[in-house]
Amino acid sequence: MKAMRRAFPRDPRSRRISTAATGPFNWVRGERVAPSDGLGVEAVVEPGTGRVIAEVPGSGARDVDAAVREAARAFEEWGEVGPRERGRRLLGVARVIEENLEDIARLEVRDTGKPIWEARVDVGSCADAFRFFGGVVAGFHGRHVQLEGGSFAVVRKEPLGVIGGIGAWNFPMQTCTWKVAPALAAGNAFVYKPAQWTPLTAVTLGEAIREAGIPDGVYNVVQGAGETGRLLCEHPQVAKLSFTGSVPTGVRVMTAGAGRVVPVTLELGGKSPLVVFPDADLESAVKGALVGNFLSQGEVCSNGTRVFVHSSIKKPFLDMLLGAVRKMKVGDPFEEDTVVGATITESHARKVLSYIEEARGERGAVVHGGERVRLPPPHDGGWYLSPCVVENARDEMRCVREEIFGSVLSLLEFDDEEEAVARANATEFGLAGAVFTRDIRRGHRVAARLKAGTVWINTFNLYPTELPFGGFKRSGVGRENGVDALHHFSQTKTVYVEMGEVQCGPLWKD
Ligand SMILES: NC(=O)c1ccc[n+]([C@@H]2O[C@H](COP(=O)([O-])OP(=O)(O)OC[C@H]3O[C@@H](n4cnc5c(N)ncnc54)[C@H](O)[C@@H]3O)[C@@H](O)[C@H]2O)c1
Repeated sequence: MKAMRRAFPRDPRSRRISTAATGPFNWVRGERVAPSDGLGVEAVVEPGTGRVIAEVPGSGARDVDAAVREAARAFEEWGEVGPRERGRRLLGVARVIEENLEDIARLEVRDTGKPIWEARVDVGSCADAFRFFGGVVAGFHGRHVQLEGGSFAVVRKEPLGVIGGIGAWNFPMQTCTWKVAPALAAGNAFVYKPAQWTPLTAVTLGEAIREAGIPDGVYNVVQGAGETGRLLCEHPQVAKLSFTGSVPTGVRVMTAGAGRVVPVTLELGGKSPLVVFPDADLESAVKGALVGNFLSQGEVCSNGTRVFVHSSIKKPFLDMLLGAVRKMKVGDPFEEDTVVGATITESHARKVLSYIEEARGERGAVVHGGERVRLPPPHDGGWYLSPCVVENARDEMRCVREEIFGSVLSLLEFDDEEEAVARANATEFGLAGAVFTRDIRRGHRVAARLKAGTVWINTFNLYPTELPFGGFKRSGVGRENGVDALHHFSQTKTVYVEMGEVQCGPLWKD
């Protein structure tokens, strides 16, 4: 085995990493670098205040090429490290993240506007991902297959090479980690492009990866918007694309992958159903609806924004729901008792409000909340929206059909199970869903019939790293998390070992 460039751990006493919101913001060969042929500059606005906190130059063709080449070089070095040692270093990344959790969480709040308590959970889940994949990778094997006449085959799992990853802005570090941890565990190198609105924590992750003794160049970051993403997708040395974002962009990424015949994983949007039967524990169901709609200002792909409630329990359900929603504090994301933070940008807030305005105009749809909440300076430039409940929603309304990606819960009534399942499935999406019932048979029956990649029974929006996550239908292709993710970041090689004579029939005559 080649000598590693850095011993593990580098210095166990000092593992503080830089969480400054200062550039340079690209990360190549284990250090912060500025792009050389920039594609303009993205102003990064802190959602909580509306102020510009960083100016990040976009990466052009030369920068993307340099990062991919560096990853290709480091891939050879990383490939010399066995799975157990790779796992040990990933466990080191988990520890560095945990040692710096509060600082990273505060950086994530500045980038996203989400409340600090949620950011702590998100960053903790990043450590979980490195710990899970670091722990399981040594047990991730190919297989031996016995054949006729003593011959046999070895089915090997091999890394793909350089992975190109592209992320969304709602869970910036978690989205990055869910791709990078399994990819590195499986022996690949990585070039990641964060969303242009939330560039900060992907670079911080580079610091943690370096600190844990993973060779420089195995993980790289190029900043930029769509054009940088396109360049990464089309780079001839990128062996797989892993994308999180909207359906239209996912189609573009898949098209780029198809052009070069490379595998693609897509984590896309959703419009998930949450079905509450009359025998459900009412309080649990209401809590599920809160968790399934109002975390991260509603900017969550798997949210259960279509809440189907049996008509016999609609009134008590709605009363309890509104009681809880009215108590949710909209405020400074850094205050410990804030429940609802700032929407990511003004333009996104206006889009969310436009759906609510349209719902207000519809006959019978009574809307609670859904207004801009103005906070005093320095938060007066932030776009804070009160959580919204559309009470008498109908399936044909735009707020029920389309992904809003904001805190808008649509309440729909149903009368029987057959109807609920049919209406829950009447969507182009299939990311997630939930059923609330005390009847174990009904719970499993409905879970089996919902066309979605994840179905929760009596809970919502939980994603332990050990469980695969991803979508049916237009919500995506492939899976993140679980051992499944290691398969998606590996390719299979079959080695056939002949133990007898070569069988060639009439081709050979003695
Ligand atoms: N399924 C999941 O796990 C999951 C998680 C989070 C968000 N999402 C989805 O993401 C969407 C919101 O995120 P968004 O607004 O950032 O999505 P988006 O599609 O606008 O952007 C996503 C990323 O793609 C990049 N991009 C844009 N054009 C590109 C191109 N031509 N080639 C390559 N990359 C390109 C962007 O710069 C960004 O980094 C929602 O639909 C949400 O449901 C899904």
